[in-house]
Amino acid sequence: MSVTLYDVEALPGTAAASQRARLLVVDDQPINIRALHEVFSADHDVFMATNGAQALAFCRQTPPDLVLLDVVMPDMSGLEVCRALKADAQTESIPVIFVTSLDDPAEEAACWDAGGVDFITKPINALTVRNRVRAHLTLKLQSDLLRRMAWVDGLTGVANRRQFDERLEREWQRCRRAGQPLSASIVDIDHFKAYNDTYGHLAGDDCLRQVAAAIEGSLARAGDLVARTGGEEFTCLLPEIDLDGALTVVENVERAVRALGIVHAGSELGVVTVSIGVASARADGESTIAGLLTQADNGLYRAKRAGRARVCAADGDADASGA
Ligand SMILES: Nc1nc2c(ncn2[C@@H]2O[C@H](COP(=O)(O)OP(=O)(O)OP(=O)(O)O)[C@@H](O)[C@H]2O)c(=O)[nH]1
Repeated sequence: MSVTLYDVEALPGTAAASQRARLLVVDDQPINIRALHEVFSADHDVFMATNGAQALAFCRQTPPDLVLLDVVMPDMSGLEVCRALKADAQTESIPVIFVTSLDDPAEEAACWDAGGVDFITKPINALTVRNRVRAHLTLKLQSDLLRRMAWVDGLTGVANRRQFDERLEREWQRCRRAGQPLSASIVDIDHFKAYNDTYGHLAGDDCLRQVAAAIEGSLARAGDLVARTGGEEFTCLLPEIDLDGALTVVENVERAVRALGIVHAGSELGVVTVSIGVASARADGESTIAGLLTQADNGLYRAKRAGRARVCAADGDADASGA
């Protein structure tokens, strides 16, 4: 294999495969990149960067599973790159193994301090490097799995309440700083107890999965979030959108669920439907997160009282009937 390109890109012969890990090798010397590529290209997708700025841009855009990072580089040292990765929430969990030719205890200490998980000396020993990388990749994949289990609802695959609470707080602060509204809506499946009683719990679970996917598919913006916040209840976060905009979005959600056409003999329309409460607030000192959710809940209560399969805001002047 010959390495002729030294920008950030997949090296030849490293076709993507989901089981393969993505390794980023950062070194200003092509010969060192080539040596590591030869060790890993059979088992992993190897990407390369020849300076710190390239490496950071790559990690932010498409985070690799592990970074092999040269310590001494012109412009930005490996230590600076590692500190920048660890300071950014998007990239902090990417393990960094330092690769260096220096044999200096002070430098080794600096690598640990910067946040590296391991330290390899040049010239590299292929067996040692392969085994160290394998050990760190195993840990990384396990921690990814645990993180996913902690943040995602196991049944439907959408965000769980923990993720919702964390995002709500973050979006509330972000919208406050930007002087933008934050909208929330609570989506509740109608007569779901009757659905379970008639069709069984497994069918109920399948219905929940389909409804979750329909809600998710109706939210178009990157910052939107849907979370399963109760047994048959989902909450949507719609940042930087006012009540009118939020009503339009959740009316689409209501229609999308109805259009699934999941037969439900015990429902008014003969198919599974949802009732939705929606509210919007500005984090301007008077409003609170709890107040926003209470308003959305009041809207949901109104939608149920008004006959279900519809969207209601809390204040009563925005009521979009779907039935
Ligand atoms: N299959 C399944 N059912 C669930 C799950 N979580 C909650 N439920 C059921 O969801 C039902 C919710 O029923 P209720 O709160 O009485 O509400 P409802 O029957 O939907 O009535 P309305 O909301 O007034 O339209 C209960 O029967 C729960 O057992 C789940 O994970 N899977």
